[in-house]
Amino acid sequence: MATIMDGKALAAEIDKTTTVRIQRLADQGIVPGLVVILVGDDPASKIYVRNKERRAKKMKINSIVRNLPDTISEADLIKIIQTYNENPTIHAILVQLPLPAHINEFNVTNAIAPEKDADGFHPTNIGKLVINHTEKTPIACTPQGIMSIFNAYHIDLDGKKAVVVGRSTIVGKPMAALLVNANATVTVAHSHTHNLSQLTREADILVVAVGIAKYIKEADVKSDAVVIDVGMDRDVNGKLVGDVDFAEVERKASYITPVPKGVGPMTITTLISQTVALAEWSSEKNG
Ligand SMILES: NC(=O)C1=CN([C@@H]2O[C@H](COP(=O)(O)OP(=O)(O)OC[C@H]3O[C@@H](n4cnc5c(N)ncnc54)[C@H](OP(=O)(O)O)[C@@H]3O)[C@@H](O)[C@H]2O)C=CC1
Ligand SMILES: Nc1nc(=O)c2c([nH]1)NC[C@@H]1CN(c3ccc(C(=O)N[C@@H](CCC(=O)O)C(=O)O)cc3)C=[N+]21
Repeated sequence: MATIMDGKALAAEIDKTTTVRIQRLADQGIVPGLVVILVGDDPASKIYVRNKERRAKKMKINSIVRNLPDTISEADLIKIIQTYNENPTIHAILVQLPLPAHINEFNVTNAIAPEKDADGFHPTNIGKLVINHTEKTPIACTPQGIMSIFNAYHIDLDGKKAVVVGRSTIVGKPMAALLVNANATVTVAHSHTHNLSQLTREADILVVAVGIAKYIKEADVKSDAVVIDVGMDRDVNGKLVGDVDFAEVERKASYITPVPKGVGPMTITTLISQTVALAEWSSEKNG
């Protein structure tokens, strides 16, 4: 049976360190400010917003949620982002994805000041990640949180075969870049991939972010693989489950993340620690 990697416990550990950093900023009169912009009502975004509000309050971050109707125009959304770019009490801006179809995601992420980019989705920050020049650079929170899981459980990535299923800007692509930077040999699969199962069965490290409940089965996984489940899906009974069939795959993997209490809490911890980092970098720059 696989070791279950406890994202919730690890998140609580990291939050302790972040709390010390928040106190240090408070001593200088700085409260890290995060604004979360939610357009419409995507269900996975709602879970995320609810949980991060709870954690931000507990950790004494100034967190603001801006709910906007899904009829808002791209130009108006960008104007709102610009007001936060100019607001010195806000250190981090996050626009929940996906956005309604009439709004172009690139134009929106491009409008966020790179030094206030909570998610690390601005093209400048993604470019730095790909170039592996990541000092003082925000990085996508979910993949970065997964790297913290690998680190905490001493998972060796060097020279390992990693397969990332999914190529989104928020998970798959930055995950692949981080794994390449960590010297893994990386394959990225998506909906056009042929013989997916054959590919995933070769993976020492398997990261799944497709958004289909229990999509990856025991037969799709190599014995003793390390399996990371990013999915936030609902099963037929409406229960929160991942993209991996946990009950099956747990029997074959060496390590596995559960859903809930795996990757999800680590995304939030990473967001909060990155918000604090953005506030720290800004205070260093402003002396
Ligand atoms: N735990 C957390 O912190 C987070 C969880 N999530 C969850 O993770 C999941 C994925 O999210 P996200 O990356 O945003 O999703 P997207 O819908 O943006 O991307 C899904 C990816 O999966 C690929 N895909 C779809 N069907 C298949 C298939 N049958 N075989 C292989 N690949 C397939 C798509 O391919 P193509 O590109 O060809 O369309 C796409 O690249 C969701 O459940 C989401 O809620 C997301 C972010 C954070
Ligand atoms: N710009 C942007 N950045 C994101 O990072 C982003 C996004 N948009 N849009 C939506 C997805 C989804 N996402 C989640 C993060 C944590 C949980 C989470 O806290 N999960 C708990 C759920 C616990 C529960 O409440 O049941 C867990 O897995 O234990 C869920 C979902 C981030 N996303």
